[in-house]
Amino acid sequence: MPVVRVLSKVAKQVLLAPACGCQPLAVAVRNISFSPRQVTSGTDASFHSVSFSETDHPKVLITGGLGQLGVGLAKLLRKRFGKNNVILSDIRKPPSDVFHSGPFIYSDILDYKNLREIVVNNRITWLVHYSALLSAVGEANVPLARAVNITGLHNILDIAAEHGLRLFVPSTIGAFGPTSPRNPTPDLCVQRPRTIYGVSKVHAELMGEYYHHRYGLDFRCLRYPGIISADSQPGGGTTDYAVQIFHDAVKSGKFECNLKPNTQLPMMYIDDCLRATLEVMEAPTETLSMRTYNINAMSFTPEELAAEVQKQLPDLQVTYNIDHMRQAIADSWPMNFDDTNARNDWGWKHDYDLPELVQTMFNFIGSDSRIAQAS
Ligand SMILES: NC(=O)c1ccc[n+]([C@@H]2O[C@H](COP(=O)([O-])OP(=O)(O)OC[C@H]3O[C@@H](n4cnc5c(N)ncnc54)[C@H](O)[C@@H]3O)[C@@H](O)[C@H]2O)c1
Ligand SMILES: C[C@@H](O)[C@H](N)C(=O)O
Repeated sequence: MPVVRVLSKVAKQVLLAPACGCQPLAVAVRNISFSPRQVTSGTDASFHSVSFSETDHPKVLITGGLGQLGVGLAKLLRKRFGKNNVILSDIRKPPSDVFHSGPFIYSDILDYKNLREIVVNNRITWLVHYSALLSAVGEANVPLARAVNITGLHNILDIAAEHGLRLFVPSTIGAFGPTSPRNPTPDLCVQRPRTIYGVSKVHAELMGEYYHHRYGLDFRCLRYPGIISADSQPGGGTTDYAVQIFHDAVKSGKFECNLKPNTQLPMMYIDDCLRATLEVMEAPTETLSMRTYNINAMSFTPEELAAEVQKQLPDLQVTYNIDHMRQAIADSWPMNFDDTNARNDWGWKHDYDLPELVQTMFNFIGSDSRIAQAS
């Protein structure tokens, strides 16, 4: 039978089959050995599925690893899987402590061949795709955000599918928009975001789920709230104020907030976020009734956060100087996140509410500033 007819027969079987029916396509097409980049219209790609023995001891690549979240995730995964089994990558030069703490490699996600070489040479089995331009910097440079967040994602999806990787791509509260229900926001509802960041993240969710159903890609996605961390800086988002307040409070006793005092957004301490990421990556496939989950911890407004911070630093002065672009974004995002499905399916549970978050941030930042003063 001619190759094209074999492929279209297999494609029909897959379209008619449920999600788990992707295996025949993977097996049939793998024998003809196409790669995703060789796909022409009317044909299909060669996608492998990951074997369980590989996922027992994953070899992990983290893209965009020098941002707010990547270094912390590498630390957590290295503790679990061994230092040399987790490779951090980015297009920026790593600080010396990061460079000396485990494998680091240059990788531009817009360079497909370079990505493929890294995956092949290092026998990567898990890919955590953190590279992105966040909401505020994305609006400031839409062409770059479109390239990194959409074209880059296409490279990642193809590499992951071609090499049978388990792929994690974070999404965000920013994947919702003004027409979504905001209080609370469920997993499945209208998603019409008004930022290039949000549009690119909805695209990532849909493409990942499509590759899962169509080709059997082991795609896993969590919609993170705004993440708060003490030892890494946010990369230009709408929720950045909730990190900055701690540093300014300790340094100067003054904080100028760029969102209105009553702007309520879902937030999470970084340790909860990174643990959730590891937990969903390790969750047995059969526990995942979906491939994209909301995860939640707390929701607060700037004035509620300021009041909690003032319990530790009563002299803190907070003023408001609204950034209208960020305010418009925040006003279109969820106020409360419904993460019932994550809790029911794979046992998600957050550890940090607002009081623990504030105490932990001060423990970190306080000890850092004491170290800085001593040296
Ligand atoms: N931090 C949050 O509050 C938050 C919330 C929701 C979702 N997320 C998602 O989590 C992921 C990580 O977030 P983050 O806060 O660490 O982001 P960040 O902005 O701090 O870091 C992103 C990294 O991507 C890198 N990058 C940019 N262009 C690249 C390219 N062409 N190739 C490779 N790397 C490139 C940057 O150098 C940077 O180090 C992102 O996908 C983000 O959308 C973050
Ligand atoms: C919420 C999240 O995606 C990011 N911190 C931003 O504000 O853009």
